Amino acid sequence: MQGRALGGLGPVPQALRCRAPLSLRCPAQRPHLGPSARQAKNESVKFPRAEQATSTVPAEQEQQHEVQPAESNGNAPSGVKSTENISHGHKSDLEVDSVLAKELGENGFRSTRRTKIVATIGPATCSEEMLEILATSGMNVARLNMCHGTHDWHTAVIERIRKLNKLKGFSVAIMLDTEGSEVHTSELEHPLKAEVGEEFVLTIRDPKTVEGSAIGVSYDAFVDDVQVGDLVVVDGGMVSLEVKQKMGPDVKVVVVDPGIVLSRANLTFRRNGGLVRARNSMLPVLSSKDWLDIDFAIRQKVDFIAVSFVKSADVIKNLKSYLNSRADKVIEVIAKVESHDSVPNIEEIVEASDAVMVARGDLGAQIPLEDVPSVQKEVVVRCRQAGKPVIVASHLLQSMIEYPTPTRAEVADIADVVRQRADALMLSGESAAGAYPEKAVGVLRAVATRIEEWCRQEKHGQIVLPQLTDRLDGRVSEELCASAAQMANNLNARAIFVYTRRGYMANFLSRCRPDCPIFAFTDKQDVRQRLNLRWGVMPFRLDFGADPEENVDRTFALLKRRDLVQKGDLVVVVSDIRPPNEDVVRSVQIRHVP
Ligand SMILES: Nc1ncnc2c1ncn2[C@@H]1O[C@H](COP(=O)(O)OP(=O)(O)OP(=O)(O)O)[C@@H](O)[C@H]1O
Ligand SMILES: CC(=O)C(=O)O
Ligand SMILES: [K+]
Ligand SMILES: [Mg+2]
Repeated sequence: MQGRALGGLGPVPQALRCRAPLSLRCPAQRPHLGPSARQAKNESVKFPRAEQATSTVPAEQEQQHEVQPAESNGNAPSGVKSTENISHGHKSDLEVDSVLAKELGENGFRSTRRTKIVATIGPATCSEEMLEILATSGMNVARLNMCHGTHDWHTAVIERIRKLNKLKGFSVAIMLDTEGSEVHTSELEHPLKAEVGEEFVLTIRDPKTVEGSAIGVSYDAFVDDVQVGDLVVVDGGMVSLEVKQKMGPDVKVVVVDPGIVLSRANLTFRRNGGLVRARNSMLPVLSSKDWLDIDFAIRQKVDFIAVSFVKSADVIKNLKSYLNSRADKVIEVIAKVESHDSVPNIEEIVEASDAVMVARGDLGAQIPLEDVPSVQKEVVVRCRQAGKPVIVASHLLQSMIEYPTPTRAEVADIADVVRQRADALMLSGESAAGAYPEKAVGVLRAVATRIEEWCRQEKHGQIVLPQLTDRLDGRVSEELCASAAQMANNLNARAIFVYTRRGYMANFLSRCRPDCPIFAFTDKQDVRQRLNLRWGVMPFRLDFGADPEENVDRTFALLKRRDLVQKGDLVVVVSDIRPPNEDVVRSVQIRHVP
């Protein structure tokens, strides 16, 4: 790299991606973002005795509906023991996330946060200490971006998260995000300051062998794709360069919008105001490097793989069938909507995926910025209708990469996502490389909790949920969950309890976005981690006994001992656990905690 290095910024001056006019910031007033001290009112309705609606479905149907071949092979650890939970002296079979237990204790049931938090782990947060701080602040899912770091680096982070889960009682899930075949700059030793009028050479050769200020480009055909007069847009607009001259493997450019070029910065090409979609748009969604990373994800038994730059459903189907044949546990596939080509195919992408992420960073570089909010809204609504978790990502708290307090516009943006009732909010640079990762998670938590409360009061964010399937067993589950959620709302229940082995019923309940939290009891730690991405679901691990009634009574006793429920609390109980050698019995009951 022969470009002019920026002095004094250190190797990862991520903060410089933020283009907020630094001198205009007013750091003085911080909005009230502390946890709501308000305790939820215990307004449980008196309901004389357990009333029960049951439905019996033959076991084969149940299997057909919920079968997940990959899961049956194991990696269903009996669950890691959380010292927090067994330290009460009763080495119990119930495991509660210690963060959730704390949030429940502080805020009460009703005011517990429903919107989940995904945090990208990077240099600022990869230590054991910082990971614990993030988990304690409310991180539900840790994201590892394969654009950066080696497999050894990611392995070390995964081990630290597993250790935390095991020793401290968290259930932080792990998401691996593929690099994708994006065009990006080479690794730079130092960030480059690009001033207006300055000339650089973009090259597909080793930049060290090129005279002048040269930056490597990852994609060989880029020299064919661009024409003189095109704009090369760095990281969605952090810097813009105009193509002056093509010289074999090199392209001479001049800076038209100044800024900082970071290592492995994303590049897009524009001509006459539009995106250049030449050979670069033919790049495969999953490169050979991505497949190696996917094999790594399988070995590491991560919970989610997020696929970057998805264009259509094909790549998702292909990856899912690969995972089904290779992985010995369920790994859910998250489609990232960030490519120009994904926009017309959103319906089929949602249908094929287990979950979706609106990756606004790259999306905003590929489609006009003013179109991003409507695409976000469309993806969120479609996912909610389809019962698939949806994550809204990027720039939620971009200014907090540098500053300890968010802009008011950022708070309004988070509020908008929460009002749309997306499942999760995601931090990127703010947690990976920012100066205030813990504070950023705290802002997400505080804004989400407050806006959710407002949504419940004002009945915001309600949408019509279409029928998901024509199959009887699926319909039964859907109807049961919809009725349970409705009953819980009408009766002002304190919580919905759901007993679920594979998480399907918890997912159906989450889709209904009920007013009260959904306590999901599952006997598998990996199901518990996957449920941690779902809106409103508080996942617990519980060893199931043969008798469903006994399971409920035991849960009440165990939760009462932890002060998580109180005598008299009204709870709607949903169950679809199949006793050994019997048909599955699905039921909804209205219960008072004895
Ligand atoms: N593992 C890591 N090692 C070093 N830096 C990292 C790592 N992960 C993230 N970062 C830093 O955080 C910044 C922003 O985070 P992130 O990786 O989420 O980028 P992004 O552009 O939002 O994602 P994507 O590359 O998927 O579009 C990166 O540009 C990088 O500087
Ligand atoms: C998260 C991500 O990939 C993006 O916003 O581009
Ligand atoms: K990525
Ligand atoms: Mg991206």
